[in-house]
Amino acid sequence: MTAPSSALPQDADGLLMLAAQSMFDVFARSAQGMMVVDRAHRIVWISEGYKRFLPGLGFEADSIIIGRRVEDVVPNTLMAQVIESGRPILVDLLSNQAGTFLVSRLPLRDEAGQVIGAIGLVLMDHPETTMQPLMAKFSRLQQELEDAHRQLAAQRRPKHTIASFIGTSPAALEVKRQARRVAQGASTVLLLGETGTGKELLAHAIHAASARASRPFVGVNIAAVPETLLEAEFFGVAPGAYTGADRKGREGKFKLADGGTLFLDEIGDMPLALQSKLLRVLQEQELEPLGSNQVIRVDVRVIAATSRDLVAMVAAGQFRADLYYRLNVVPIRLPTLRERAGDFEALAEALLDDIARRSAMAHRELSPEALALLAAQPWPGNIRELRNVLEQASMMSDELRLTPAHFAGALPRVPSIEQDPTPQPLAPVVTPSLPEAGQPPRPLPEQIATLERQAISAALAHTQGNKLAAARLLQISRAALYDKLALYGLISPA
Ligand SMILES: Nc1ncnc2c1ncn2[C@@H]1O[C@H](COP(=O)(O)OP(=O)(O)OP(=O)(O)O)[C@@H](O)[C@H]1O
Repeated sequence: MTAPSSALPQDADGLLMLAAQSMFDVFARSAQGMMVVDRAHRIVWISEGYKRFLPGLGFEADSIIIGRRVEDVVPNTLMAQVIESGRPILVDLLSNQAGTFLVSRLPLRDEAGQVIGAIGLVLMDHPETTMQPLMAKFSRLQQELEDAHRQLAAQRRPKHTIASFIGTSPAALEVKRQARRVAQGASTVLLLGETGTGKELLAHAIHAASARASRPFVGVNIAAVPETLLEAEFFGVAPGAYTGADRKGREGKFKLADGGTLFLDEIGDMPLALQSKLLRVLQEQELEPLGSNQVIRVDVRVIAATSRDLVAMVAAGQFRADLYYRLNVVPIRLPTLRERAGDFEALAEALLDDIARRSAMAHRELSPEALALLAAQPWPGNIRELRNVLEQASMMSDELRLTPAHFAGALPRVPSIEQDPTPQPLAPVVTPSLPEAGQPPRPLPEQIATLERQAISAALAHTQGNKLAAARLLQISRAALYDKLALYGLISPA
């Protein structure tokens, strides 16, 4: 016999109310936990089952959480999002100090359809045991995401700050004062100085001290990029402009540095034709990628650097005067190592420290005689050359205290120190270092490399760091000179 129809509500609304009520009861009983929050995110009710999660959330099991905002009780909850958007989150994983839970969140609406709160359900606790494959994937992805965040943060962290520019000599202090001042502004900066004097380090430091520090720092060594590729390197290539590998198009360095700083190293080596295009970008902050007729706006601060005499180049018609004036808004001249005698010991100490840290070798120190010998060198390659010599000597010996003898192979020409303890200033003459009496000759490739390095140092000293002129003197191509400078650690690789 069927139940008398008068026992059931006749109207659909009543039926729905009953369905909602019984569903609520079913969920409240079968879910691991359940809570209801109001429009203002305040907890209105929790099920008996939910109470066992309270200790894990940092509350006594019987503490009063009713009336508190859900985000103050359940870290990482998305109930607020459900209330604000009115959209349910049917299945989600919630992780906090109490563990990981499979949860569901549904908005609650009044008769007019207005959101008046939300229901949160803990469908499953410890899903790591019951849903092992899915959870393993979830935690792997979470781990990968955290690693990617960490790597990105490390990449964005400035490589050098103004404090990493070692030196307290008046010349070094003046450089740091100027760098701090220009970091506050937005104007183009021109760093002038011989090779290896720290121009790139200072460019990084200015960027790190500027309001753009969290945005990219992009560097281009103009002299190291073949002339034919420079335009694409700077301005990028529109998709379809070329066939082959570049078919998809490529972003230029200006675009990559958008919002940040673009460091143009060796600006004196920029071909004249490209100089006018660069000037336009600097003036308009607009550019056109190769093969495109669309103008792209960029917001880039340019720091340019050169070891060449730009004024003389302007006079010789090799550098555009208008570009020179545009770049020369704030010039900073970096002193040579010879002009910073007072900083020599601190620099050598800092470089030995850095070498030990990077190579995981024990920290070396210099004997007073070795320090005196090194301080008397001409150092045409400046601090980079000093670093290179210290690195070579550290690698060639296990001793922790480096004496003049340890530098015999690394310096241009070291007289027999034992017989003549007063170190003499050494001219960068091109003389292969001969073996000491009774010693077997060093292998030929090693001797050739020493000779080549000395010849390049001497040519650079002769041309005051002008690499193009040095390449001409040595009768090798500019690219070959750059390869050798990188090989011998006289210049940082592009
Ligand atoms: N004041 C300094 N304190 C500590 N290290 C320095 C300093 N100046 C330069 N160095 C180090 O010397 C090396 C050469 O510096 P950097 O590359 O900045 O020189 P550069 O002037 O840009 O050279 P180039 O003109 O050849 O590109 C780097 O290893 C850098 O960290």
